[in-house]
Amino acid sequence: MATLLLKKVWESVSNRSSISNSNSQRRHRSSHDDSSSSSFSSSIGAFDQIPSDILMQILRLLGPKEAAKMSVVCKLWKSLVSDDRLWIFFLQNRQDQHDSFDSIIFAETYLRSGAPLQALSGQLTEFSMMGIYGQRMLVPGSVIIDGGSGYCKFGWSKYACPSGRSATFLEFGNIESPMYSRLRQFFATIYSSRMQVKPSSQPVVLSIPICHYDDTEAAKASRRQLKEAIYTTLFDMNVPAVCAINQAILALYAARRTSGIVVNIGFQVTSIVPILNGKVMRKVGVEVVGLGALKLTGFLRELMQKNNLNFESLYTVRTLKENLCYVAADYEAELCKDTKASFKSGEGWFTLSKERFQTGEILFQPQIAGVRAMGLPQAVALCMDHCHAAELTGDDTWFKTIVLSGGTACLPGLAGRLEKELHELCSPSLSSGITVVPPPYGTDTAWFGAKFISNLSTFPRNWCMTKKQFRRKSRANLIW
Ligand SMILES: Nc1ncnc2c1ncn2[C@@H]1O[C@H](COP(=O)(O)OP(=O)(O)OP(=O)(O)O)[C@@H](O)[C@H]1O
Repeated sequence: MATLLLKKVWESVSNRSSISNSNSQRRHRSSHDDSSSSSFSSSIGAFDQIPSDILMQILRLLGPKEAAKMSVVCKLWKSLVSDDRLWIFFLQNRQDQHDSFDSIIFAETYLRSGAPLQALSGQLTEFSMMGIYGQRMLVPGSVIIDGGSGYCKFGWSKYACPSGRSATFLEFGNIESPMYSRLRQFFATIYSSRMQVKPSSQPVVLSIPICHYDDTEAAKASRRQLKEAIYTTLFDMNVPAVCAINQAILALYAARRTSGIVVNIGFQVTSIVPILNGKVMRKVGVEVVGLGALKLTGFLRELMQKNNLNFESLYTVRTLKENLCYVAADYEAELCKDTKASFKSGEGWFTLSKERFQTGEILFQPQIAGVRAMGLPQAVALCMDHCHAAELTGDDTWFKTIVLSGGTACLPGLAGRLEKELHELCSPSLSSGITVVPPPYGTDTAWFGAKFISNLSTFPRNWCMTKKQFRRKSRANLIW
């Protein structure tokens, strides 16, 4: 049936092409033919009888390449082909890109302009979906590297997920050597050993760590130095274009937001980062809690030793943490329940009970693990207070979405418990509308934020810096 329809369409197209050819020849011969030319362009011959939704279905079956060709046949086909719904369908069904339609629409609506994000219109209506589809097809593949302080995730922008992960310290080499040579070794290893690609072949999108938290001149200088070192290293390796963005901003984009508070539970510390329109609000203040993934693993190890659960490797403890641990909705109530569960690691079967939720509880009650630090809800509430006091916008909605990121944030129950405690802690005016979003792409959340950017129709133009631009740019522009 489909073949028959396509055959008919093709005949109609050939007919129309020859008619419009002879028509245009006639027009060349005589300039008095306007009426006949307009009647040709608004008719599609035998297909005039077919309802437009069926014609649209035919175009869907033809696929994007052939459908685009149809637009040159006549005005009617052109208007059918330029219908946004057709290209939304093609965008939704692109096999090679793996980006969800919602993420494509978010990115094309809010991130097209590049950083700094332009005042948000929130509208895509001024762009044609056909144009966006065409531009996205032309975007070159890029390498994405999220060099976390514990684990590095790397891969291709056109792939569904990172192609690999490795322990960052292994790639960096001697900690004593200068920053430039450590970065050089890091990138060289990722390019040549891990991904086996030439640095000069494609742009790179890089997540840069949330570090040097303050808004002081010294912190700004350190951030500038790090960013300069990253760009210098990559351009020395002949990478054609570089886009380096803060890890927390990327996590926020992955959650399809441009404003909010990102809570990144990192390898060693947890950072609470307020972001407005894609920019870290350092003036408002980044809160840092001295608790991270390492501490949780260490605490579970202590609990297991105390409870005579014998293991050989710390890797086993980490595996148990990732597979059995969770955050209790109500800690005291959980202590009274039977919470036994078992998991088979490389060393055999292990059964944990209270350890399962006591491990994650240290994020809420750090003193359990002997850590003198604020609990996570208190630190987030403090950040919200600072955002409120700063009066950066007419209302408080921009910081009421809290996006979790980092592997530890994948602990089941964490988002719900944090949201519950924030509602209890904040004043009624602040607490209404607070939403805590679990890491949208688990451990790889920042990597996916980078993927959204690298598949944008305006990439690399609006997001990357070339070597030439880097040389010309003043140092002040490198602060992020
Ligand atoms: N489902 C899970 N539950 C609990 N912990 C997890 C889970 N998945 C991963 N992790 C932990 O997350 C940690 C790694 O997190 P992540 O990859 O975010 O670190 P990172 O990016 O190196 O940190 P940083 O943000 O400091 O750069 C590991 O300790 C791992 O055990």
